[in-house]
Amino acid sequence: MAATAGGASVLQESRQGQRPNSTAAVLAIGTANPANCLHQDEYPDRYFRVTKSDHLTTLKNQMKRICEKSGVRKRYFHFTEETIAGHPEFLDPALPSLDARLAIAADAVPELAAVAAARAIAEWGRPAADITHLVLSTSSSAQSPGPDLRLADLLGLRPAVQRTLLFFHACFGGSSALRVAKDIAESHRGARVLVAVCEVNSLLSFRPPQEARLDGLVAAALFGDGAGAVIVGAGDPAEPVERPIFYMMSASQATLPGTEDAVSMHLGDGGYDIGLSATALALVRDRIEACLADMVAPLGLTAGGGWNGLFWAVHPGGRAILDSCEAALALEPGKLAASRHVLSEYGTVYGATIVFVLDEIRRRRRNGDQTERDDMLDCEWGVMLGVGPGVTVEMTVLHAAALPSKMN
Ligand SMILES: CC(C)(COP(=O)(O)OP(=O)(O)OC[C@H]1O[C@@H](n2cnc3c(N)ncnc32)[C@H](O)[C@@H]1OP(=O)(O)O)[C@@H](O)C(=O)NCCC(=O)NCCSC(=O)CC(=O)O
Repeated sequence: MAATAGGASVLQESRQGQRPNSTAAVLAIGTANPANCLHQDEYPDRYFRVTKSDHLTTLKNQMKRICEKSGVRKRYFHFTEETIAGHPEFLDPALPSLDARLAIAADAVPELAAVAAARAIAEWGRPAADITHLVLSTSSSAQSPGPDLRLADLLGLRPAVQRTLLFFHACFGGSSALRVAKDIAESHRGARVLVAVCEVNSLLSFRPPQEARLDGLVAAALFGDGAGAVIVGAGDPAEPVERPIFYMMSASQATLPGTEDAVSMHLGDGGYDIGLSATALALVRDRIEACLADMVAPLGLTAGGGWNGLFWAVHPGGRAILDSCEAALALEPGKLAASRHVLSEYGTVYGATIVFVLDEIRRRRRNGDQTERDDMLDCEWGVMLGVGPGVTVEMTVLHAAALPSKMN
């Protein structure tokens, strides 16, 4: 069939009619954690006692040193000592334990995600049935139908909600889900996308300390469980979106070449085996600036004047990762205060962590207390940075919306 000029213009009009004329925005944020909160200064003693490893005194002392340097004050866990006591296979690498771990996570993921999502929906102020799309990211599930179906049911989403499930993106899963949500919101007029990121990987990765795997101690000292939820939508200028918090100006992903072994997660009979190479820190320090410069260049936001004119929502994948970013980008002290606060209060919650950081930045921007506000109020433009296996870097350029008190 030959295309005609008239036909082309009909196609163009139809295409334009389906798309909003504005940029996607974060409209609401919610977070949730399991009830079991453990303080980092007590964690080495507890971990070695529960895993019956108290005799490994050198390893235990190393764990204490790692915990002291971790920048973490407390973390939340889905599992309890009773969970471990009820599953001796979690402590014996020779026994298969994946099915038991996944069976617990099958309920935990949608239920915890639903708590965070319900908080975001309540803040948004519209009925759950107005959600048109659901993007769920998790590394704590391996089943189909996935936890997104159960989550949609728990929240009472419309039966025709369009579901997208991202599995095994680990620490950049939250940033990936937000990037997908931005694309959906900017391609479908009226779309309201619920992003949910839920991780209970402490359950999937819990194992006794091993002398041959010192990176296992780092993982045991760093990660916690939690869920974050964000509602994303784009409105038309004539019909403003609800209450934007951050506009998502651009989103991109890059993978640092040759870094496949730096950070890894393998799901096997014994649950997750997390590989954290000590080279990850040097990779971030040496390569992050060039990577970011490439990503922001198309926006005309060059690094010429330095990076301190922006606010920063960096994934706190460890205190030393934040230190590496701060040094590589010559950031002023305080620029990563929100990321450091989240690391301190929750540990690294894999992909969900970035939602906690966004929430913390929003809180600091709204807070009148100068000591906590840092420079959040002075910077309209910011960067959200996810880092995970690959080494993969997800970057979203944000523009902070006017604070409610400043709006007309
Ligand atoms: C673990 C740390 C808090 C330790 O702090 P410092 O580096 O300042 O202190 P340090 O160098 O003295 O290290 C303390 C002890 O930990 C050991 N150590 C540190 N990193 C190690 C590693 N990767 N493997 C094995 N051992 C390690 C050191 O040898 C040392 O042992 P000794 O005391 O015997 O000398 C920090 O290195 C950190 O924050 N690392 C980040 C970990 C990481 O890779 N994060 C990525 C997460 S992945 C992520 O976020 C994405 C994802 O998973 O998807």
